[in-house]
Amino acid sequence: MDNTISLEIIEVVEQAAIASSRWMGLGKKDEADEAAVEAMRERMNKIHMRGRIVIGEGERDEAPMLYIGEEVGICTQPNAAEFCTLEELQEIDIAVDPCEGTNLVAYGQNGSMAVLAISERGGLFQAPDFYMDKLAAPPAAKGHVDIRKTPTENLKILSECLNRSIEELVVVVMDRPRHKGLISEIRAAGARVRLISDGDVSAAICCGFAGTNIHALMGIGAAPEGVISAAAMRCLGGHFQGRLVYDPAEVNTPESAKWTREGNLARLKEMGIEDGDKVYDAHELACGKDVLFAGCGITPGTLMEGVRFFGGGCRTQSLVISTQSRTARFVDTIHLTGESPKTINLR
Ligand SMILES: O=C(COP(=O)(O)O)[C@@H](O)[C@H](O)[C@H](O)[C@H](O)COP(=O)(O)O
Ligand SMILES: [Mn+2]
Ligand SMILES: [Mn+2]
Repeated sequence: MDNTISLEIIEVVEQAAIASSRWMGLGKKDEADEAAVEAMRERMNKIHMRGRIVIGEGERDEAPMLYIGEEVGICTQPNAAEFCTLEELQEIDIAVDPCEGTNLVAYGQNGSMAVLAISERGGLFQAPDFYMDKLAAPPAAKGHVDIRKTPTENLKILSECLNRSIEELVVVVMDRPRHKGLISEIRAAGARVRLISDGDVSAAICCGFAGTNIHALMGIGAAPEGVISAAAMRCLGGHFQGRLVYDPAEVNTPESAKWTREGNLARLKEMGIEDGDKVYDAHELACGKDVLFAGCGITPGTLMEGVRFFGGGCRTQSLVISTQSRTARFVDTIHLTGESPKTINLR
């Protein structure tokens, strides 16, 4: 995978974030999502690459979403060999969530981002549209905490690995009825809980950086977001584990009511997953030799600022992390969109 692609990929998430942020606070989540999707597609299709969406926003008939199997990039054209280099002709897999936290954007709340992960072909787990039980933790706890252990056990291990008391730990959990027991157990163990309404990708990645005051993510979110989080945590050397949730009773949401346990197990079998209880780590969910994660804040978050408009342009903050460059690069960009802005404010 060409290292220089990361520069263009930053623009992909920047454009998605800018487009989506225009809908910030307007109460229209579908519009916020669609704007991000269209901007992401448009910018990706200008890159000299041969990409294929492996985690997207749905199936082909659900246009205008970036659908699973959609080919993106200039080098997907039939005569690409005439104008693309051998390197650019290598197939790459792309997992996208153009608007991660659509509700957050619609209601003007913190923590939404435009995100994607890329790797060489086959380098990203093609997660089904399932729920996933997740455990993310800082690099110091990698391989010590384990999703198969109880939250209480993991908090003890975390406190030892991070050399702080359990009371000094903050665990992010999605605020959902399914997490009632989990939240009680974390609190009973002495740790503090930060409840979020949406956006568990951001919470997972925050565990990869000291100074965010987030020490673990626990609980059930969506599987596609799990793969994107795993890609980032693989690059950062943090801990990430995920287990697909096939039993609707575990989540008990209107969405899961459409499924049955047996039907889900059959779906997994069709995909070649025999063991529905398998625990995947970051290296399995993002197994490629080269893995890259990029995200751009739509609304302000712990890791990144949101999009800030000024007369004649806007300013974005992005994060790009890759196994190849061994960098976590925060990119601060001023986009000049108008004719001649009167002020370009650095503060
Ligand atoms: O909050 C989320 C929503 O993502 P999006 O639809 O792209 O705006 C994700 O971070 C969650 O991982 C996940 O999608 C969620 O937990 C599943 O939804 P729910 O049934 O409400 O928990
Ligand atoms: Mn999402
Ligand atoms: Mn989304």
